[in-house]
Amino acid sequence: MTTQELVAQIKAKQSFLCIGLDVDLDKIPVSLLLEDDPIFAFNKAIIDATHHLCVAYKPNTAFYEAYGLKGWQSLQRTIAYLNETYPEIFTIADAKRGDIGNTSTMYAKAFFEDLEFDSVTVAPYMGKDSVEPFLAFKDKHTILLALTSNQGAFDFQTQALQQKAELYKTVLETSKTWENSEHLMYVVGATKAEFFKDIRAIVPDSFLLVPGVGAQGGNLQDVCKYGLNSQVGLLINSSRGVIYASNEDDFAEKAKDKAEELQQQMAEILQNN
Ligand SMILES: O=c1ccn([C@@H]2O[C@H](COP(=O)(O)O)[C@@H](O)[C@H]2O)c(=O)[nH]1
Repeated sequence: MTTQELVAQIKAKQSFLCIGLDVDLDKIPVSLLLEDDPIFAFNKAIIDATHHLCVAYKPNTAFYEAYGLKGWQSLQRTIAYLNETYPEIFTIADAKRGDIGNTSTMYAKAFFEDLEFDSVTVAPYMGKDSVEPFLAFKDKHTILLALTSNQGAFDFQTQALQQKAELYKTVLETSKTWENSEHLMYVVGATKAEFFKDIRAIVPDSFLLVPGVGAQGGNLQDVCKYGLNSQVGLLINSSRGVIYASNEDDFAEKAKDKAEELQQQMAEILQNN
């Protein structure tokens, strides 16, 4: 999917909501555990109930890998269902990959060619040659971890490198010089709202994937204050806050209500900007 198509979808739906599909079998309704593939059954019900309110879905691969082969099959079925049924939706494999070049190429093939995700999250720690194999897929998007939402982000990411800029700023600046960098997006945590002004000064036009609203305490309005750009430029993710709104048989209906709440706040923000 092109960035223009993503922006068109955001404008049409008046939403920049991304719903995280982080399925934990201990948290889904017990009735679903009788299904052949409970993870897929859960995802399908959530997707069918919320697809008109969001523009992206983000399965975190850890929640599938934890269940071995069956979990990976559930991930395959989920992305295939999304691509077949709702091809307008932007898909993000939250896998946080990145390795030496030939290994990164294999990761890129796994998520872009085999699973056919639109994008994948990548850790920048191993540098340019670990990210470029993802960027070589020109019809896909690589979402670089810039400033993450967790407390540990302060251990390294906000530290200055040899008296220069903080590490996350160096990641942003340096990545802009890489070939095909127009296909880069960045992860910035909603819990780091006070950093958005500085981040937008470095990457004014890039899309930012923003996790941390809801369960982690990030605030939508605070993020939007400096995070929005002329193309909206934000994908706000909520996983637990939407998909576990209820653990009863009404889970999909309740997830829809939560997604609608967020979508309406986003529509209001877009109308006022
Ligand atoms: O900085 C980051 C990067 C990724 N994540 C992921 O996003 C979701 C957040 O889930 P919630 O339930 O809405 O808190 C999850 O998959 C994280 O691994 C992040 O939170 N922060």
